[in-house]
Amino acid sequence: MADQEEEQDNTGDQNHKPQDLPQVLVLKPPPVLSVIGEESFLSNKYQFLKAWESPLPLHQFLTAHAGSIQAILCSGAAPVTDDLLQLLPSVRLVVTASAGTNHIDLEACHRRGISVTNAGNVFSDDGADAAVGLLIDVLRKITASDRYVRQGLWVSEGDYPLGSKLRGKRVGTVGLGGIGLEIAKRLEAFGCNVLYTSRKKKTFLSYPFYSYVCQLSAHSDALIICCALTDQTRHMIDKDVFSALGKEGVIVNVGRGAIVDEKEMVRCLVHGEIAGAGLDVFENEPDVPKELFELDNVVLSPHRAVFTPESFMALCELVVGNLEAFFSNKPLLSPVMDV
Ligand SMILES: O=CC(=O)O
Repeated sequence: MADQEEEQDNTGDQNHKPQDLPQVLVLKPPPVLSVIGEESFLSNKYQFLKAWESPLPLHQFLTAHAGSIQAILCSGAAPVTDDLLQLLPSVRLVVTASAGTNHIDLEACHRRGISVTNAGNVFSDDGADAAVGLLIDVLRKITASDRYVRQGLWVSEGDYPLGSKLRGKRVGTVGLGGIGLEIAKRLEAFGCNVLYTSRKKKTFLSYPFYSYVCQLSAHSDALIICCALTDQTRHMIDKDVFSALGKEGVIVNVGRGAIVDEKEMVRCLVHGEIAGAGLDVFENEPDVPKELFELDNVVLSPHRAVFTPESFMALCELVVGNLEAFFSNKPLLSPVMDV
């Protein structure tokens, strides 16, 4: 108990005793914390219980606060499982500081009457910029030719091989949510032909729609993965999709690593069965298949596509806005599930 008292003394504002404030569990610090800083991110209207700072083993920490935790603030760093929720019967809201929700057992939340919010559209611009940036980098060999110049090879080996033109490329987006729509806008401006697959055809859009990712792949010069990781999309980008994309095809992934059969992708890249890849996400982050390090037609980035100080500021406001809405019985700002 002494540990709990100490934690409570460090939180809350001057007007409320910390123990009177709604309790929000934070399992692990979300990436936004290291950029924005705890003081700005964690509003003093709530008592944030920072599990990682407690000397207690997690199970004991959760049991100690079981009856009072009403909301969980999480990110991909710590999964919200059915077992965890079982320990916390008062939880009615899970707020994730991420666009993806694959670390949350949504079915369990639904069954237990728990609402879920995510990053909504705050990451759409940056995610789209990064996706298009990766595509241009792979096609025009930007980072590969940067290495060439830095290593002095321009002098010793002569001119670097030419890249390929973006204008006129047929780019298939796998998913057309917030990030996908922004990618499509940017690609249109670059003179590309946008096509897509998603769970449903978007009747308000004129981009060609394909129900099956293999069909999309067969009609695309490049595929950009920007959908959610779910049981349906896990390893959806498989051998058949790569073979439909073909030797000249490029893949960009800003969604989740596990949407792609990574072993198969590496095999296709190593054997020249596809032309290149721009990858921000991997199946077992931060481990990246070593074979990719040797390939000049592959551009790697450490899961940073959607993160900028600006998107983190917007995220900060959204997280606090969702908590405020929830605790004052108003509609949630970015619901994934509102029960
Ligand atoms: O990958 C980042 C996110 O899901 O927010």
